Amino acid sequence: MKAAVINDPVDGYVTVKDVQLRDLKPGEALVDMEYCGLCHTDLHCAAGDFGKKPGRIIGHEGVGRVSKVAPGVTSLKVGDRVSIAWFFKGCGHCEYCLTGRETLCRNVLNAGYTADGAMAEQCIVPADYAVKVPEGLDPVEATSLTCAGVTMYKALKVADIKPGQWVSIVGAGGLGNLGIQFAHNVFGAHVIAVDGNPDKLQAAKENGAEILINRHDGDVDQQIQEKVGGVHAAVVTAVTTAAFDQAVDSLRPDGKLVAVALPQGDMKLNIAKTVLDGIIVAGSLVGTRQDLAECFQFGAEGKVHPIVHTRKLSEINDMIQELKDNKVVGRNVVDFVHNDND
Ligand SMILES: NC(=O)c1ccc[n+]([C@@H]2O[C@H](COP(=O)([O-])OP(=O)(O)OC[C@H]3O[C@@H](n4cnc5c(N)ncnc54)[C@H](O)[C@@H]3O)[C@@H](O)[C@H]2O)c1
Ligand SMILES: [Zn+2]
Ligand SMILES: [Zn+2]
Repeated sequence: MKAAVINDPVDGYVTVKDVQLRDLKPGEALVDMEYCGLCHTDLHCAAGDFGKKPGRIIGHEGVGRVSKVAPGVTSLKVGDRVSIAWFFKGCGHCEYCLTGRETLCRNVLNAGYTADGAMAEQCIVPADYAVKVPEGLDPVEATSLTCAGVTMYKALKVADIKPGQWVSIVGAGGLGNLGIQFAHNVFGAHVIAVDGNPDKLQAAKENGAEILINRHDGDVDQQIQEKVGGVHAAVVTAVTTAAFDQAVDSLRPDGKLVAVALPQGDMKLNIAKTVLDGIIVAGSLVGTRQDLAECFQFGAEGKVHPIVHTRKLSEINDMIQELKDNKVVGRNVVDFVHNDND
């Protein structure tokens, strides 16, 4: 089968090559991929930002149908449509796995990083961890919900955002556009979108953002303080430390900063402001299987609609470059159904 594997030596890009799949082990299922989105985290993996993994198959926004299950598997059957997410497998018995925080498991496997991922014609998955995709949900849209969507849905839960409150979504890219939709359509919040690309801000407006701020037009935090008196929560998806520093200053007292993006480096945090204004800073990592199931349900109900563009596997390095250059409005998704992936 064809797969996109991280280059050796690691250089930020991938090679599409033939990969031989091993046999299924107990508890596993084989998925024939239909679609897989390219997330910015795949770029971090291909660049070795979290550790170098040459030869690893990237991809964790995969959707496909089960074509085979190992004997004894009861959670999936042949024909089921399932997702392959960043949270690929937990140990199932640690403190985090047992208390609804399974993405923090210390023995976690992550698709496209510590396990072979979904940017391939086929993928072997741990059956109990591959969340089913409802049949009423468009499979192309389901890819974006598998990482971008569930990550923002969970981040807004962590932000504890209430109806009528103001939330800023800093970075209106693949994650951001879905964050805006979830904040507005599901959480009932007022949304400020911050980005530097006018096309992304236009899409943010169509997705429900009431205030648009182009980061090139002056001081972002000052504008937010002037317009709404600071936000109740800022969810940062922009892959730059500067965006985090600004987001802290855009909060109102008792505001929360939810860190989602993974730029290399540190965030500036004024200790006196943090104390005097009761600021809360939290990191948020994708979502649990239950979060993803909830997220798919909102998609199936039409409450959120990812912006998706289908592409060929052979264009994967162009897709990486476009994402690096902040040119992608929404998500690029590889179509394994209709394209000849040579
Ligand atoms: N925490 C998690 O669970 C999780 C899950 C998925 C992705 N991520 C990370 O989130 C980040 C974003 O992923 P994505 O797929 O949405 O990427 P993306 O490239 O589609 O979106 C990032 C957006 O930020 C914008 N941007 C850049 N600099 C900015 C600035 N200073 N202020 C405002 N906007 C700015 C870009 O124009 C772009 O639209 C990546 O670091 C990715 O690895 C984290
Ligand atoms: Zn992702
Ligand atoms: Zn565990």
